[in-house]
Amino acid sequence: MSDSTPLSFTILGTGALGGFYGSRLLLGGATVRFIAHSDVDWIRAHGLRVDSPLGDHLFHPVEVYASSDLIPPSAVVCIGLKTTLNDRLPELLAPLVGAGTVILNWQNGLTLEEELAACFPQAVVIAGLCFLCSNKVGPGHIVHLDYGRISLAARDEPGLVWLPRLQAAFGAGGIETDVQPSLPAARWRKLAWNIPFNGLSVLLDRNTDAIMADPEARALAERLMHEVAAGAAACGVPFAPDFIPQLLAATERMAPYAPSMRLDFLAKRPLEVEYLYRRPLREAARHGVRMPGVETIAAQLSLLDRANRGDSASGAE
Ligand SMILES: NC(=O)C1=CN([C@@H]2O[C@H](COP(=O)(O)OP(=O)(O)OC[C@H]3O[C@@H](n4cnc5c(N)ncnc54)[C@H](OP(=O)(O)O)[C@@H]3O)[C@@H](O)[C@H]2O)C=CC1
Ligand SMILES: CC(C)(CO)C(=O)C(=O)O
Repeated sequence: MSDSTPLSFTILGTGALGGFYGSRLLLGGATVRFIAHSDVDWIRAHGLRVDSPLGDHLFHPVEVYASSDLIPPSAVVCIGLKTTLNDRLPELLAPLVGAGTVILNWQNGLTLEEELAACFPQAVVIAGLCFLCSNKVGPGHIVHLDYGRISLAARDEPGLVWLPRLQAAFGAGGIETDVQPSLPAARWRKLAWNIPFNGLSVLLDRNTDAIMADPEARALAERLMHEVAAGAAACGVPFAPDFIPQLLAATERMAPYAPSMRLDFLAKRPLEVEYLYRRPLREAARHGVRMPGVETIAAQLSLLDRANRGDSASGAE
């Protein structure tokens, strides 16, 4: 395939993130094949609706599938599933991934790309860290609220070669991208936001603006950020000295936002505790550093998650 041929994408998980970026890739002229779950028939019948400050669009018809089988091969397979489903990724991705297929992982968390590369050594695994505020509000209906930049980070040389083409495809759809030289550094920096704000939005039952407005809650978020900084430093990717003040200032400027973990909790869906908390805790511990506050909120989130989904062993009435 020549470098100027439009890329083809399969999007596994047509939710807040997958539906939004898929819609932008379509607008940019790429071929996009969506894999959806409970709303696959709805999307076939009524289309995919994406409301955004960039413009509201209804895509109908769209190429949408109920499973990974029988989909024509795409050059790039994007993962837009929650990490709570990652034990199913080997099975879900296997029909989509051949020699040289690019797997672009959009999920939040740590160790994702290493696990994908171990499972699919024939593929080119690239991280796409999404700075996005988007929600799925109903079947086939995505509401994009703010932001959207994707930070691309390759694991290896073959990944680096793909970055310009990915940047061109997203750029054609109006999505800003940048290239991060270190995948672990980029992942830890993103966690410095997700660990405090995803967890506290559930534990304190409030959105980001309300966390920032309360001095005690804000101080707690900042303390957690410093623990994440210690974890990152132990793993060999220290933050710049002004990173945490800048992150706090950016959060202050952000529109009021319910992080996806809060939406999952309110909808009684499983929480992404494993990849957002347990994997970073494990990686930091491997390098001799504990993050005690992060450990505590991870344990609280696990308990709340189990109780929320009706596990009687959690002790909740
Ligand atoms: N939303 C955001 O703004 C951001 C999200 N992220 C990260 O992106 C990832 C995805 O989050 P988000 O898009 O918010 O989550 P959503 O829950 O909105 O989307 C996940 C989608 O996957 C679908 N799905 C579930 N099971 C399957 C399956 N077996 N096959 C195909 N599709 C399936 C779900 O369908 P159904 O609803 O029918 O189950 C849903 O549409 C997470 O790791 C999150 O942390 C990162 C940055 C920003
Ligand atoms: C809210 C935001 C923009 C913070 O980085 C985000 O990307 C997320 O929810 O993961």
